[in-house]
Amino acid sequence: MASSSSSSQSATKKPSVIITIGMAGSGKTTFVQRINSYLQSLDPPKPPYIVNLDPAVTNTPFDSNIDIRDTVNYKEVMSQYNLGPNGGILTALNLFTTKFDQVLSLVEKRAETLDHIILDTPGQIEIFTWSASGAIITDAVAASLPTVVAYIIDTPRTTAPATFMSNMLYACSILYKTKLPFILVFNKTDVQPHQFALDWMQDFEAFQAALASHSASRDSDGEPTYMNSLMNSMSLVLDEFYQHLKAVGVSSMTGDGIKEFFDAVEASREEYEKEYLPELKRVQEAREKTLAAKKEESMNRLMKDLAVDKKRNPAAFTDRFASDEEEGDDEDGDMSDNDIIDRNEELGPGQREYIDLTQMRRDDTNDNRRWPRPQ
Ligand SMILES: Nc1nc2c(ncn2[C@@H]2O[C@H](COP(=O)(O)OP(=O)(O)OP(=O)(O)O)[C@@H](O)[C@H]2O)c(=O)[nH]1
Repeated sequence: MASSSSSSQSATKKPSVIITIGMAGSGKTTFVQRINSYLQSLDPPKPPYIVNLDPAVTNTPFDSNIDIRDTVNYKEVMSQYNLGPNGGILTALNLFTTKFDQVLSLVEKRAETLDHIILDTPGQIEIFTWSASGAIITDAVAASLPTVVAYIIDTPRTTAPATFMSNMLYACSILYKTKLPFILVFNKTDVQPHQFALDWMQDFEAFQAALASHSASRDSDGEPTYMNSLMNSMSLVLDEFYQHLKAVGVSSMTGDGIKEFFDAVEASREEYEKEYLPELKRVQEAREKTLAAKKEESMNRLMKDLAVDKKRNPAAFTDRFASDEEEGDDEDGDMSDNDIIDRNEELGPGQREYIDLTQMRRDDTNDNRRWPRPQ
């Protein structure tokens, strides 16, 4: 009992990471600003650490601690790589991801003084959710800190059953991709209360009734349309998915529901520790075992090849070892420990290229960075 409470105490020291994801215009940026001001207004204030991952955003109503725009200029990427806006944003995110270890170490340095870290993702949702860099960033933060996905939904634009279903299917795909605790955030409740969505999620018959009352639900013969039947079946499938979700209604405009959102974050943190972390450890251990087995297999194959080589051409083989010994290598012919170097360790901490905005403001004139060009 005592050990479990002490372990949960040490776990609570770690800040929670909130990854905000949502369709363009759903209100992600306004939501981040709202949760930021809520945390700042607490007594004592608990300012979050904000990481902006949207290279194309022009203005953010909050000060980010780390901003992708300080590291990479997506317009420059567009012209250098001859890309359109979406390609430019995606490539900018890919380039930034190559330095994400530095972001993590900056975050980890501050971790003990923080309660929340917020990641604001690009406006085009698929750039984050369906890219390798989005997965790398998500996995990297989730491996070291309790992480939750906040999926922002534009409630007034989700009142039609078909739109609601599409949005839920998208949320479902992200949940199964990230496997992280997931909060559905029904935003803009000042315009449209989210009760209808909760009703549909709790009772699929209510959703099917809404679907049936929708004008385009029957064809000219009075039969349910193909889409209607499909959505009816999907609502049964999604019923299982809803069990794994928390849903809150908020208004990023008025601040309504923000406290409930943080209650859901707290509950998700427990879920992360109980369910996600053990699974993550299991996957990591399995991966390490596979790697070790592969390494051993390669080593065995190499030793076999060497043995065959020695048999075929003993003179060359002996000479090679003899000259190695003359040069003073290990008696058994092993490579010296210093043959392979870790370049990162060669860099002193002060030589790191990354700029932490908490210590330094953005400098637009700094264009010394050189990104690799395609061949
Ligand atoms: N009424 C109301 N409007 C909101 C709310 N949240 C956001 N908005 C408005 O919705 C619009 C889009 O908000 P943003 O925060 O820019 O949305 P976003 O998802 O970051 O947009 P992208 O950067 O394009 O992805 C803006 O006009 C906001 O003022 C809300 O809770 N209530």
